[in-house]
Amino acid sequence: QSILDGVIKLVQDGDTQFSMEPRDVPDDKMKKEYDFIIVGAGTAGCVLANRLSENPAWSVLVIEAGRSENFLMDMPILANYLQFTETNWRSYKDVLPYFKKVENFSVPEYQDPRYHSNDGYLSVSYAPYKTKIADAILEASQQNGLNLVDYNGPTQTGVSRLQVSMRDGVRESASRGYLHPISRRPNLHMKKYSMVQKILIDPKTKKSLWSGVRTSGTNLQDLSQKGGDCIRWSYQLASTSHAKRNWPQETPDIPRDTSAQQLESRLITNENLKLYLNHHKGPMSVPGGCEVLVFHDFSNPNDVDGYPEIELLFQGGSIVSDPILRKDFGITDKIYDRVYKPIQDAETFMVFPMLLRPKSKGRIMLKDNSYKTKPMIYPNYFAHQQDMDTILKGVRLVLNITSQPALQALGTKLHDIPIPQCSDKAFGSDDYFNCMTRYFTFTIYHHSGTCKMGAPTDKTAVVDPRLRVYGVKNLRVIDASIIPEIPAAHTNSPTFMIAEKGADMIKEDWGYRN
Ligand SMILES: Cc1cc2nc3c(=O)[nH]c(=O)nc-3n(C[C@H](O)[C@H](O)[C@H](O)COP(=O)(O)OP(=O)(O)OC[C@H]3O[C@@H](n4cnc5c(N)ncnc54)[C@H](O)[C@@H]3O)c2cc1C
Repeated sequence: QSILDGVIKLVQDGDTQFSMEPRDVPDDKMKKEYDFIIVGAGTAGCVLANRLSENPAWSVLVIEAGRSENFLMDMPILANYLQFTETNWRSYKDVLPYFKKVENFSVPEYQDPRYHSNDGYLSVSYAPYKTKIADAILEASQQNGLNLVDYNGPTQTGVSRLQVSMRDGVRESASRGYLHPISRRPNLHMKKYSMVQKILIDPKTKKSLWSGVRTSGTNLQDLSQKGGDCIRWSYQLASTSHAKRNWPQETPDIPRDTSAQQLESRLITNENLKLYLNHHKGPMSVPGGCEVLVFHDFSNPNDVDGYPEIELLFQGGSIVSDPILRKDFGITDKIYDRVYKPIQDAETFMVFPMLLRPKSKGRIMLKDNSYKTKPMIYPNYFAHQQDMDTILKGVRLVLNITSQPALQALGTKLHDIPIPQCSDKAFGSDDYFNCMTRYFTFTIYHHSGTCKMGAPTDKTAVVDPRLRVYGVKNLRVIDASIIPEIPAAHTNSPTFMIAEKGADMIKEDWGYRN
């Protein structure tokens, strides 16, 4: 099959997906009042829309600033590209049941019902492809003393392939997982391309139900809530880290190059595109090219139940394999030509050491009270020396892993042209890596903690443990912003959990029993 066949199939798939998405409610069908208004159909909003509309007696409106998903978002390899589109913008036993409630887990070797379930809306699986370099990295990590683990199971520290939210080689977003199956529920209304400008609060009663939500859509002015909770999304910020997951061998009927030196560092090729478009398989089903991760606790390296400080994210291919990655990392042509061009014909892979429990905290501030003004974001990376020390240990761990026989057998060597800003330091020294860290750091968007959950005595807390905004009635924040301390993990999965638990809290508080 040709690329053209694949493109036609992709468009057809996209059309099918589009038809499964909840339609916008026509203006004349809009109600004057809703029991629940959900602002934002992101990860948390989709879960809440599904769970609250389970009660047919409740009316639910979702207002989303963005547009519909499109078929290009299905392709796992393009995950990094979405940020350049408009799209981007220890309470363990209580939360474990909600993590399980989210997932339909199909990683064959870790089917442990204590930690995983198959009943949830969100498919979690391996990507249907892995490169040879992934095998070598897994082996080298174990040669370096790390255990192979299910990092979403009993033990987080160790090495693993990535577990990803994906079904049959197609990305599964919150909307795909939670909204498509219930898109015809009559009590669930959706409005896209509508931006909530303000939540109006009665100054006397402090209730958000007095006037409700005002949006940029002309027909939504002064929409009111009857007596339900209003759930608000808010901007989030805190620190860095990222997550992705695991994969099995490709299905045997798909042809692939078996040459030992072919490391498939060029993921986006015509052949791979054909394979993905026609079969949803091959290297382009690898999410963002990320294949293997390591979670490591430097303080207790031998503790199987360690609390990791660093994550290493191994990516097949590198800055030279894909022109978008240069843009991703803000690398200028001048630096590219000097540092990376010399290896553009080599087989390469890349590793990100990621700080999981940063001591440095950023802040976000509003410039004014217009919803149109972008907020001021101060990341404040590496304000705390300990964060820099941890990254340096992470770099050393990468070098130890790459010096193991499994990777040495492939001739692995560190690319040793220094970046110009740090060329006065001895290449490979602590000074060099510290310097490079300051110049070559980026976020992977795990912002959280701006509407922190906390006790009434905590002056920095915005919501109480039932996610109600302090000082305001009928207003909850249920999303990644309520996370009080960034977890030693990626944030999407905890956000699903928060939304599932938040939905149950609302149901309990409003006397609904399923
Ligand atoms: C590029 C990128 C890659 C990422 N990759 C990963 C990953 O691989 N793994 C992982 O675990 N996490 C990842 N994350 C983080 C993860 O996406 C977030 O933690 C998660 O989406 C947070 O969910 P949320 O519901 O709090 O917010 P969001 O999912 O951001 O949802 C907020 C929604 O509200 C809408 N909205 C905002 N303001 C308004 C308004 N005024 N009116 C109406 N609608 C509004 C937005 O359009 C959006 O749809 C990534 C994030 C980014 C940006």
